[in-house]
Amino acid sequence: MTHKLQFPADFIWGVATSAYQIEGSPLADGAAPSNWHRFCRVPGAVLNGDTGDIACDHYRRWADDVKLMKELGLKAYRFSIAWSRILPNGQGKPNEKGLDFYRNLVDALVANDIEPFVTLHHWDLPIALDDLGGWANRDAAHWFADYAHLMFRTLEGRVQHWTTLNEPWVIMDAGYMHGVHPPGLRSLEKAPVAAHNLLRGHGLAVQAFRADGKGQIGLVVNLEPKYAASNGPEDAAALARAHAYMNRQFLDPVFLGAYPDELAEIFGHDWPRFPEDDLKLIREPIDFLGINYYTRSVVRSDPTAAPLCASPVAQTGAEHTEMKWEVFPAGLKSCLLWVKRRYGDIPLYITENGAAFADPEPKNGRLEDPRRVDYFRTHLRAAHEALQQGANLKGYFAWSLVDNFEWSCGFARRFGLVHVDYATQKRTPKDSASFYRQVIESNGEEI
Ligand SMILES: OC[C@@H]1[C@@H](O)[C@H](O)[C@@H](O)c2nc(CNc3ccccc3)cn21
Repeated sequence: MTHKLQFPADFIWGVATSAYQIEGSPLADGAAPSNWHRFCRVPGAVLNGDTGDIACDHYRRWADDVKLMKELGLKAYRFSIAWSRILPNGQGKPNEKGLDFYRNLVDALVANDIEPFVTLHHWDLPIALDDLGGWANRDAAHWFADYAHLMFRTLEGRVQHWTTLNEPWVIMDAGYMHGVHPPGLRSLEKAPVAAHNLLRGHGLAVQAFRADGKGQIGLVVNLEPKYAASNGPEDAAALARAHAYMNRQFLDPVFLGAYPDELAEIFGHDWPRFPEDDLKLIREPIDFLGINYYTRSVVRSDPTAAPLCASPVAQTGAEHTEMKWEVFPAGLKSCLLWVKRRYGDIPLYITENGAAFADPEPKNGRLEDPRRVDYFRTHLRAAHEALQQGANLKGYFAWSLVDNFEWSCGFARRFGLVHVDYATQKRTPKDSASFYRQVIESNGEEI
């Protein structure tokens, strides 16, 4: 049964991808290796030893992929720029062929009335910078701001929506706390320093944009609402720590100018003292916030799970995706309304929302993915409820345009609206792509 939902007339409907996950050709035309190019080659780092060497071959097939986006009726396309194509050494002399790739992509999008939403950094750091300590090096903030400034000038007037970082929490948690992303560290000392430098880089890039950019700039964070496993005080305290660590760690400094108190408790003597001027820089005002939402988590107190001392409680009776993430649309609505209550009426975009399911192979040019259709339907309804309750929601980007390289899961998890046969690179729109096209054509009425 469809509902007649009214979204704002200027609501932006798009899809999202990221450079390392779809482009392939990581060393083409003067590009240098990224941290992910190297990390994929660490035995055991990525399922089945998959790499982004080919991925969806988008670096070569970009024109056809823009045609595909047009056929899907997309109004916007969120993608990221591979820093190591632009500045092979991370800083210094730009690589003109790298710049040309993104100039051509953006021009094709604009020519097809598809609004480009550009993410400057979606985890793929040039290895030259990784070798200098990556985000744990205080200079990383300046390397990033210089790269951002170069992109603002290069794409000036063609791109109106920029975001600095994709999910700094994942860079910090996966790369510096748990070692499952590059640089593969497990360091209570370096993790908060990396997080802080990511935020400093964000702030410096926003300052550079204010001086020399046109359009709007924001930040993209992943939010995962936390629910206590019981009404007991220990689980309430665990919830507060988990919520502060994942959801407030980056938004509190950006919007409130201070880190959550819980972080000093979590990191203990490893929690650094940050210069006040840093917090002032981080608080440089932004024009919008991107929220990536996939699931929620239910947490309990767990003294054995240092330093957070909070552990997830499996929701065995609920539906889950192939990522083992609970399908929980109500969490999207609560995220949107929580941001408004805590941080004010900042314009919001859902910059990622989607699901990996065990899709069948395409048959006669079709691929039935009813669970993904239902995931989008229930989450779009939740987004609409948040709108009705006052969320300042401006747009929605489905993750993802195409099946792609799912980081440490390699190609074993498929999130695409469009199926990719990696042996032939044939693209096949799934039923969810047809569903989404109808959503866009009706501006949300057909959900
Ligand atoms: O996992 C699906 C996508 C991924 O392909 C995107 O590159 C990335 O932006 C992304 N972020 C999340 C949600 N955040 C997250 C939370 C815990 C671990 C890893 C990601 C999901 N996804």
